[in-house]
Amino acid sequence: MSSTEQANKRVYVAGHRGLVGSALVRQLAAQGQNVIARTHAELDLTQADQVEAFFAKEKPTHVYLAAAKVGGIVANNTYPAEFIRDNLAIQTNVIHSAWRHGVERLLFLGSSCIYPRECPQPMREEHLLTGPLEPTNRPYALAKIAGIEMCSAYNRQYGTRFLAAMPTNLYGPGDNYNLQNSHVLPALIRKFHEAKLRGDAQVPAWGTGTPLREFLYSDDMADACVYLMGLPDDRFDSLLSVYPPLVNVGCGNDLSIKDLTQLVSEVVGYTGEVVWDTTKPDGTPRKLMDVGRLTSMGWSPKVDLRAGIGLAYADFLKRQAEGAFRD
Ligand SMILES: NC(=O)C1=CN([C@@H]2O[C@H](COP(=O)(O)OP(=O)(O)OC[C@H]3O[C@@H](n4cnc5c(N)ncnc54)[C@H](OP(=O)(O)O)[C@@H]3O)[C@@H](O)[C@H]2O)C=CC1
Ligand SMILES: C[C@H]1O[C@H](OP(=O)(O)OP(=O)(O)OC[C@H]2O[C@@H](n3cnc4c(=O)[nH]c(N)nc43)[C@H](O)[C@@H]2O)[C@@H](O)[C@@H](O)C1=O
Repeated sequence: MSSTEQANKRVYVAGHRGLVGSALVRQLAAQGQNVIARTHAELDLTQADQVEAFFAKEKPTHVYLAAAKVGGIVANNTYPAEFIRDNLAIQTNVIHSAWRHGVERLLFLGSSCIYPRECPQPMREEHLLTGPLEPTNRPYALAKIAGIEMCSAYNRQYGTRFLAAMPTNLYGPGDNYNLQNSHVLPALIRKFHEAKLRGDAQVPAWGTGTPLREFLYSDDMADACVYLMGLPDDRFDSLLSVYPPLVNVGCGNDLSIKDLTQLVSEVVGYTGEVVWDTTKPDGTPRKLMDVGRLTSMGWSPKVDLRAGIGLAYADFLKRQAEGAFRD
């Protein structure tokens, strides 16, 4: 891209302080790209009038929609109304204002939980809307499905270029380590670390440990997003020309939660036993993504799981030393 094209680009990262948003900012900054950003306190994306005023003022040309109400299995199951309400509102407001203000390209982030609970594995983009969803995160998943449909509908009616990317389970620097609301990987890092310090013989983990999950490091996720948004017009448009206009983003392999506990305990250096709290839900038995649509275009992840957990643990230790995680 020429320096003039780069200078004319006005890139808005919605959710820039989150796990993916912060990785996007790192990635875009490394490319010399200026990023437009607002904190949640400065701009509440559930409020249509605020979003409209922001787009009118800043006139972004490219939008990464990484703001959402996000949480692990128990958070999704405990606050289903918030998960559907906030996500529908955020994505509706941002997508609509992006169209009204002539945004050239938008990337909407969904989730692998959009696919049916009993989906054939690995899950392909075409499997969308082919069966019932997992109940623990159905409200969140339905909001995400509505977001994909909204991108598709605006593309068809208004000729916009709005693409959806479906991340697998993510982890990395800046993750949420709150034990009630977080996803499994940050929860295990914190649990094993604190158990090691206390000398606990046992650590509780949720469910049976049998579900399988696929994990991707947040910087790889950001890399894939920037790769997709930077595709030449013909290749970007070829992704929009099929229904659904979405791309799975993952690493292409998974492991059981039980094996994940083994891996995280090794990285953290905890040698005690894991006990399974089967009063907590297992969720989807398996959700491995078919990432062929993306990898066939030339993209692949760089950080393997053991190395990524090491990087995430180093970030956890740094943030803890700075006084985070007092909850
Ligand atoms: N983490 C994961 O494992 C996965 C994430 N995804 C998707 O990827 C995207 C990014 O997720 P992730 O980075 O993990 O999420 P985070 O929770 O880390 O970040 C979300 C960001 O959105 C902001 N936000 C939430 N509500 C509002 C609002 N009403 N107005 C303005 N900003 C708001 C948050 O700000 P604040 O904290 O101040 O509220 C936060 O900065 C989301 O769409 C998510 O659904 C998909 C699959 C897996
Ligand atoms: C990304 C995805 O994340 C959510 O789905 P999920 O993959 O089921 O989420 P999770 O990371 O919280 O759990 C994965 C597995 O791990 C087990 N598990 C063990 N011990 C802990 C534990 O200590 N904490 C958590 N959270 N889980 C644990 C847990 O019981 C489950 O079997 C969606 O709601 C939705 O938000 C979404 O899209």
